[in-house]
Parts: sequence; structure tokens; C-alpha cells
Amino acid sequence: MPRGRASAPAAGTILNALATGVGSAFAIDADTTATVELDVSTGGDTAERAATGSDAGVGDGVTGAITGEVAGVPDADTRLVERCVELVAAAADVSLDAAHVRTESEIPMAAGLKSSSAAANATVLATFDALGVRVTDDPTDEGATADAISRVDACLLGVQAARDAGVTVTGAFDDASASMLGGLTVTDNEQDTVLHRDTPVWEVAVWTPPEQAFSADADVERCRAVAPMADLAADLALGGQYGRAMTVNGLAFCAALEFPTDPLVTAMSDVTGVSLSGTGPSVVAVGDETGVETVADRWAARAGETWLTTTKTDGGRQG
Ligand SMILES: Nc1ncnc2c1ncn2[C@@H]1O[C@H](COP(=O)(O)OP(=O)(O)O)[C@@H](O)[C@H]1O
Ligand SMILES: O=C(O)C1=C[C@@H](OP(=O)(O)O)[C@@H](O)[C@H](O)C1
Repeated sequence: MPRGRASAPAAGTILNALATGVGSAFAIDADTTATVELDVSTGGDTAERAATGSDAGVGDGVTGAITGEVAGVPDADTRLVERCVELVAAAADVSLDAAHVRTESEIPMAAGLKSSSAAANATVLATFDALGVRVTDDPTDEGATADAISRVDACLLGVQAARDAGVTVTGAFDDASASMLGGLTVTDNEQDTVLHRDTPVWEVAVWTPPEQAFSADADVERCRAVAPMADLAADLALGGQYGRAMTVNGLAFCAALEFPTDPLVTAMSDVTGVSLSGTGPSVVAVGDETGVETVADRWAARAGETWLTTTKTDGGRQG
């Protein structure tokens, strides 16, 4: 039974795409790992098997059950990662009799730190790994019928799966591309295009309050209301002023989504940038070691977890 494994990192927000469709994120050093086992069909007619399969999936050429499991979270919603396996099988033109995907994650779920993008990217890469398809940095490696697929195409399969599973508003190509490519990306989530890439190196402080905020439940109208501030943050980010973009974004989205601004106000003079990450509730600050440690000490008095990490310039990896 072919087996594959892959990992992909979490990310923090520079610009939330819920206001205008343009978003920006940067990879951080906390991973999700996916292990995928495939039962690949060896013969017979795919259409016939699909018609008779008692537990058929929605992907072409999938006749049996695709099951998912999240280590330590027995009641987790696994539709996203199951859909990733289906879409990769379809892209690689492979028929599956069954498949199982298991994720293990260092990223708190629904905390604004892109657990969904990391899980989707890791699962897509692990499924290709099981099929012997390498992910490459060559954008001319299109499709997945040969022995290679480009990182961006692999990432877009995860974005499609997130849309199909209903865990995203815009598709979140900003978060998915930062996790898959590493470094910082600015994207247009309506066109699924990368507008800008860079690899800033920062120390990072993260405060994760003890609650969850699912992106699919975010108040999109309130986010759209701060579009003028999102446009300003986009201009700053495209001009390389990532820290200022992040802080503008943080103030605007804390106001729109009714999160407290105090964690940002008390941090901004010590760091390069500080923001609500995604739709919250986590807050992320970037800067030098002294600055982020000062901020982390201050945040540690709050309920929840405060932790230190770094930016990551490489993204998802197979094996
Ligand atoms: N490790 C994981 N394995 C499988 N699915 C996951 C995992 N982490 C997150 N997800 C999926 O992503 C959803 C959370 O996505 P979202 O609300 O966007 O939060 P986040 O900001 O953490 O990405 C979960 O409900 C689940 O469907
Ligand atoms: O669902 C979406 O389209 C998005 C969700 C948000 O992230 P989180 O999933 O971290 O809340 C946001 O930052 C991103 O730009 C777009």
C-alpha cells in the first residue's frame, strides 16, 4: 500500500484578505505533518467501480472510503484533508479503492495561524509523495501526470479543497502560498495569483488566547467596511514596508472583528510590526530578539499561550 509523508508550516498575517481579496502572510516555524496511505486500484473499469462503490467519495476515480484523523483531536472535522486526497488522485489521474490521512500538528486549530492551509498543503504533498510525484520549484512543471508538480499548482489543489470543504471565505491563497512556498507572499485571492514575494527574517512572538475563531464564521461585512485601511496595508506591503502594513492591518481588523487593541498598542513601540493574525484570536509580533521577548513577557500575563518562534523561508516539504 503506497504511503507518503509531508510537512508544511503555519503562518502569521500581514494583511487579512477578507476586506478586499488581497492578502499577505508569512511562514513561521510550527508544522503540520500528514501521513497518507493509499489503496490504489489495479484494474477494472473506474466508472463501473465508482457507480457500485457503497461509500463512494466525490472525486472521479475514488470508489471506497477516504478517511481522515487528526492526532489528539478525535472530533476534528477531517473533510478538508480527505478532499485534498481526492483532488490529488484526480489530478494525477489515479483511481483509489480507499485512502487514509492522518495529521499531527503543532499549530492550534482555528487560532488564526493557518492550521487549515498547513494541513491542506501537507496532505497534498504527502499524497503526491505516496504516488511518487515530486514537488518542484519550477513553475513550468504543470499538471501532475508526469513525475513532478510545481509548488504553486500543488498549493492550488489545497485551496480548491478548502473552498470545497467550506473552511475559507476567499480561498486563503495568501496563507496557503506562504505555507507552501515559505517566506512572505502578497496575493490576489480572487485571481489566485502571487503579487509579491520576499523572505524577511524576524523573531516572532505569538499570543494564542484560549478560544477558537473559525474563518468561515467571520463577519465578512465588518471586514469589508475596513477596506480603505486594507488598501493602505496592501500598498505598504507591496512597497516592502511589511511591519507597518501589519500594524495597520492589526488595528483595522481588531476594530472590525471586535478583538481588543491593547495587545497591539502595548507592543508596537518595541517591534517591527504587530497584528491580529487572520480572523483571530491569535496576535503575532515580529522584530528583533529583544523586542519580541519584551512583548512576549508582557503578553504572558494574559490567559492562553504566549510563545516565541521565527520566520521560515522554506515551505512545505515531502518525506
Ligand atoms: N491538523 C489538521 N488536520 C485536518 N484538518 C485541519 C487541521 N487543522 C485545521 N484543519 C481544518 O481547518 C479548519 C480550521 O480552519 P480555520 O478556521 O481557517 O482556522 P486556521 O486559521 O487555523 O486555518 C478545521 O475546522 C479543519 O477543518
Ligand atoms: O478564509 C479566508 O479567506 C481567510 C481567512 C483569514 O485567515 P485565518 O484562516 O487564519 O483566520 C485571513 O487572514 C485570510 O487572508 C483569508
